[in-house]
Amino acid sequence: MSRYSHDEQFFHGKSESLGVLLVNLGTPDEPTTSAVRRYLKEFLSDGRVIEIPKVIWWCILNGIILRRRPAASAKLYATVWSEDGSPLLANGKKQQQALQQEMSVRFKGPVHVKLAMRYGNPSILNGLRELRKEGARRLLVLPLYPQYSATTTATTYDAVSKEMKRWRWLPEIRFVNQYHDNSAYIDALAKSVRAHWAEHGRKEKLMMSFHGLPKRNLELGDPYHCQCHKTGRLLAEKLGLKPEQWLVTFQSRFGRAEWLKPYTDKTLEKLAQEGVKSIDIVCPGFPADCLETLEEIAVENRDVFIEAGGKDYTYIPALNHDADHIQALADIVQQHTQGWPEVSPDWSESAISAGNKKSQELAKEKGAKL
Ligand SMILES: C=CC1=C(C)c2cc3[nH]c(cc4nc(cc5[nH]c(cc1n2)c(C)c5CCC(=O)O)C(CCC(=O)O)=C4C)c(C)c3C=C
Ligand SMILES: [Fe+2]
Ligand SMILES: [Fe+2]
Repeated sequence: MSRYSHDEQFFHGKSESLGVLLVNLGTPDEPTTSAVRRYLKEFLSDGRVIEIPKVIWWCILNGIILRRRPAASAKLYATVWSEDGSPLLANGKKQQQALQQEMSVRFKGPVHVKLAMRYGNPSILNGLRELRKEGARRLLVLPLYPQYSATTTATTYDAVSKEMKRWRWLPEIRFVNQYHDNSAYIDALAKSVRAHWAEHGRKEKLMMSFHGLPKRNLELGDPYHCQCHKTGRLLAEKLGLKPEQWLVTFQSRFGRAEWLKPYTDKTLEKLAQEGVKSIDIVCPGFPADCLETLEEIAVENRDVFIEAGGKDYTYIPALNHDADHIQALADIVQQHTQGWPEVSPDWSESAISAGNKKSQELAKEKGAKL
């Protein structure tokens, strides 16, 4: 005999809701050698990230990388660590809260937004189980990578599917694949660059630096490189830049193989040597500031440029929880949840702008930076 009445059996006592799972890469729990080792071990054991034969990689990872890198990386993490913890996580939490508020205004039905990390905490497993508890019968997974790569987006799918294998009653599920040319996202980027110029003045060049990838991944068909270039071109067009005023480069190399070129650090060195004195640098592939932007770009690469003869170098922060960024993410959620009846948004233009206005008023009332 069933423990539940029929209604409870269907809905476990909850009304149906829309679940939105934001997923970013992950970060150590603390800026210590042991926490960084734990994080790197999980991250770098992922076959989507390192595509060399398992046995060979196991020896390199455990014999070399996990002996040396955790201590060096922990020192770097310590330089960017905030009161709220790792910047990637702290910024992610603010994005999640702001998007929750925005979605509650835009959608008719109940909606729950959670943040998860592909590696480390808060885990995808917990995020999915919390959403299930909230009655999310429809689920949208939004990996926070504007440009698709198997190393980031596809492994998010893998992790969600792995957890779903253990569920009896699957929700309806959709994944956002990429949003590299989404107009609201490009607009938000352009607005943040213009705001930066208005405050700090404009430099000779705008460098758009994206996280790198092994060149082999491009040759094997990963669209990441092309999507980075398209984001760059659209941003440059929106800003009205001439070809000589902007460029796309790739940062954060890992290992000895050739990665996507031109490399950010080598290009900065070359530009300075060629007589470029001032540069703005923005990282449109990073929706949230993290170690790779706050340390590598804002600190390390500044030294590279200045030591090579450059004079003026400014990093333009990631969009983080800027109001326009949250609006762009909400637009993406709306586009990908079309046709889901219980949570169907009101699609009329006027309703959307009324929703935007209402959420801005709400934010003002709460004094939030929305
Ligand atoms: C923006 C998308 C990212 C892609 C693509 C990506 C590919 C990729 N990364 C590594 C190795 C490392 N990345 C590290 C940090 C890191 N990477 C991304 C994003 C992408 N990576 C972010 C947001 C971060 C920052 C995390 C944080 O805690 O702030 C690191 C760890 C840092 C360190 O020890 O130096 C490594 C290692 C590979 C090998 C790869 C593709 C093959
Ligand atoms: Fe990375
Ligand atoms: Fe390409």
